[in-house]
Amino acid sequence: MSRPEGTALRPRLERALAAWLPWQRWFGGKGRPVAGVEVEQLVELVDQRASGGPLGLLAVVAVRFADGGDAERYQVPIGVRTALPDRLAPAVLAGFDGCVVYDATGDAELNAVLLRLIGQRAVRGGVGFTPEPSFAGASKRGLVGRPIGAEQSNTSIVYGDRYILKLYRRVAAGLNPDLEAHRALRRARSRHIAPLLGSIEGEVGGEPATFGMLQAFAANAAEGWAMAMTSVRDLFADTDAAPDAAGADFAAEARRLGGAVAAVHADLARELGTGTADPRSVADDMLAHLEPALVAVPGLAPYADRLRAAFAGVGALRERVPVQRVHGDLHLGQVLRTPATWLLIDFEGEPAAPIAERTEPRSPLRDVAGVLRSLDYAAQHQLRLFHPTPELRRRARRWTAHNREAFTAGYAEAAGGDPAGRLLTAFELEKAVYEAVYETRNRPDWVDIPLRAVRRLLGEEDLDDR
Ligand SMILES: Nc1ncnc2c1ncn2[C@@H]1O[C@H](COP(=O)(O)OP(=O)(O)O)[C@@H](O)[C@H]1O
Ligand SMILES: O=P(O)(O)O[C@H]1O[C@H](CO)[C@@H](O[C@H]2O[C@H](CO)[C@@H](O)[C@H](O)[C@H]2O)[C@H](O)[C@H]1O
Repeated sequence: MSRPEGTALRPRLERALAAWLPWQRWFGGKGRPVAGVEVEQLVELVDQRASGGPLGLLAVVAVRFADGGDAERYQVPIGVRTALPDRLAPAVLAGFDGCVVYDATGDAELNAVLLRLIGQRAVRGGVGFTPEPSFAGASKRGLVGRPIGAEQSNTSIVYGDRYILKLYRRVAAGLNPDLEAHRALRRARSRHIAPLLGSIEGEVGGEPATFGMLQAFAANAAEGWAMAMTSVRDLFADTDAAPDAAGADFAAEARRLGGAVAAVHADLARELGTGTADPRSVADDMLAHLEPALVAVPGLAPYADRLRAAFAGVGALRERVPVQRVHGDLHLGQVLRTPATWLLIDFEGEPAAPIAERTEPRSPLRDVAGVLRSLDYAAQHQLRLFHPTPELRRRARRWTAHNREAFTAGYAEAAGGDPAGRLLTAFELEKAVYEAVYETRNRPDWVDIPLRAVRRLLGEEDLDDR
């Protein structure tokens, strides 16, 4: 079999990637015309072709954009085979020289190699695979690695019901905030993260960078989003029930979740430090994010002046704002309820923000606002799935208020201070503006949910709610 790698592979791979990348869910440059793709690294991980298996490579590719803005780097595990099993057909990137080249994250054989390399503390072409002590001796025999969920910012591979390996798709110089936060929370012996078991680290642009993180898989866990959605659904279906009497009342869980978020904040503060920020700089930050959002989302235009005023109002607060490392993109899809406790996952921050910005100390109220927004999302999304009658709209509002109260009470109980007031409302507004941009780019038919929230948070009556 001929070798398609090296000088022959790169230009063809680059052309194929330029066409393929923009269609991937995790591609952050959506809407920006791609000017070119350069394969910066092509590391050989394994060559099993002698036994009829695949060649496994790890590519780091730089994407340049026609708008002249910053290039972005992505990680793409690559497989090369002479004959491709049918199940891998959707991952094909290119075919030449009698070989098929494909995105390897769906290839169980190559996924098994990644786990093995971590267990072996291997180094391949400058990429280091490092186990934590608790993983090094564990048996990995017979574990098949399958990617989960297409709708993610990265690609996570689950091995049996034991491990989950998250491959960061967008890679940048510096320690990934997710790995950094997990290391800090492990030092703090937090009960609210999945145990950290290993990492994959290399270099981009001559600086250290994180490619992957291995954790224990919480097999018997329910996602907060699914639990909340079920609770609202039950309340809508049982027209006689009050929010706390419906089949799946979520309030007790919302309260425990509040406690878990406060405990994680306390641990992050202890491990990574605290400070205070001038309220004017908090306001400037909100205003700086607002302007590009107004350009990206035409539906925000009617609220532009009131949003500017609400954010500027934060600058007038008398007290300095306590800041620390936070989760950064907390919502109900980022929390898992195990039989024992709530776990927080994905400390990477907002996928669209530059890495340096994501690790900046922020007010923990941003995370509180993230969960509050998510409670609203659960009720509003469930409304879209039912026929939204005035009665259901009333029920949606009651469900949200009831669970907001429970979550904030749980947070206050553990943190020793009630999260409320103008700053929290401003963070909710900031999050809703972020969501309006996110939905416009990724799920345009959802954009109404954050736009309605902006209206409500600005004190305007929702026309449908009368
Ligand atoms: N330790 C874990 N145990 C069980 N499921 C997990 C674990 N970590 C993540 N997941 C699942 O994988 C999904 C993707 O994880 P996440 O870290 O949010 O990745 P992404 O950055 O791609 O959004 C989550 O929505 C969750 O359902
Ligand atoms: O989980 P990610 O880090 O990829 O976060 C992004 O995608 C989320 C959607 O999957 C998005 O969350 C928004 O929708 C959720 C329901 O699907 C809702 O629970 C959240 O409150 C809402 O913000 C998130 O904003 C985005 O960064």
